[in-house]
Amino acid sequence: MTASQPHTAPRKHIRVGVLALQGGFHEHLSLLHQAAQHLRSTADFSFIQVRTSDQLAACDALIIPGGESTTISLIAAQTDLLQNLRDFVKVQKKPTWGTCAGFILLSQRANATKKGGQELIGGLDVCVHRNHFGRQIESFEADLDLPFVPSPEKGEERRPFRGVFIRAPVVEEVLGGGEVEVLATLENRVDRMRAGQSQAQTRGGSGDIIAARQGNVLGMSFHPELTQDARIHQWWLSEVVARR
Ligand SMILES: NC(=O)CC[C@H](N)C(=O)O
Repeated sequence: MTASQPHTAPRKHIRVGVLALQGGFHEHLSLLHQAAQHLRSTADFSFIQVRTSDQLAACDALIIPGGESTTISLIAAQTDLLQNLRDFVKVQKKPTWGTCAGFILLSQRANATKKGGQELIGGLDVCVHRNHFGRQIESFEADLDLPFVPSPEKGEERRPFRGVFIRAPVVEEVLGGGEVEVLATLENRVDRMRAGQSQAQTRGGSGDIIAARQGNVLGMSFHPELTQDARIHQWWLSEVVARR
């Protein structure tokens, strides 16, 4: 290159996989496409469903959706996929985000598992309670004020994020040497904050950890994929771009 030629950094191509063994993978893919529209100036993205180790190996980052963590790990353990997922997260340290069941799978330990325990991927030094709020009937939605949701465009009001909690886990214990970053607790509930309600009146203790991160690994108790709101996907994708 001569001095007169302008130097432009090569454009980044980022392939993001969504683990598609069970659960809300279609919903995640649709929000990823929506989020990528806002990030067109930063990188080119492609999104794929991941069912095999070869597909996983082609990814720069991965989402593990909500669904049923026991089923997802049982299917992954039928092949070398489970081992390769552990390698992807903990050895290659590629960005991986788990929602609900995905959060459970990314935890180092889980309580209240089915009889005989359950295989996990790990990566987040936390112990989660698998069904903290109780059964399906005790599922709930709450408006959350999440610090990582991108700030609104100029002139727009900051909107809360609708948290959908379905048989949701929470972090019961943070393990290890302090590398886990707590990103949100139920303190971040807008309705409770507005109404000044006591814990007894709203579900869950306000200290319950519902979002945590450790380096490349991110977990959330609720389901952003079950909303039409792509703001968290947009934030996570921009973090993935920044890490490459
Ligand atoms: N909605 C969900 O992803 C529920 C997760 C469920 N508690 C499990 O163990 O997998």
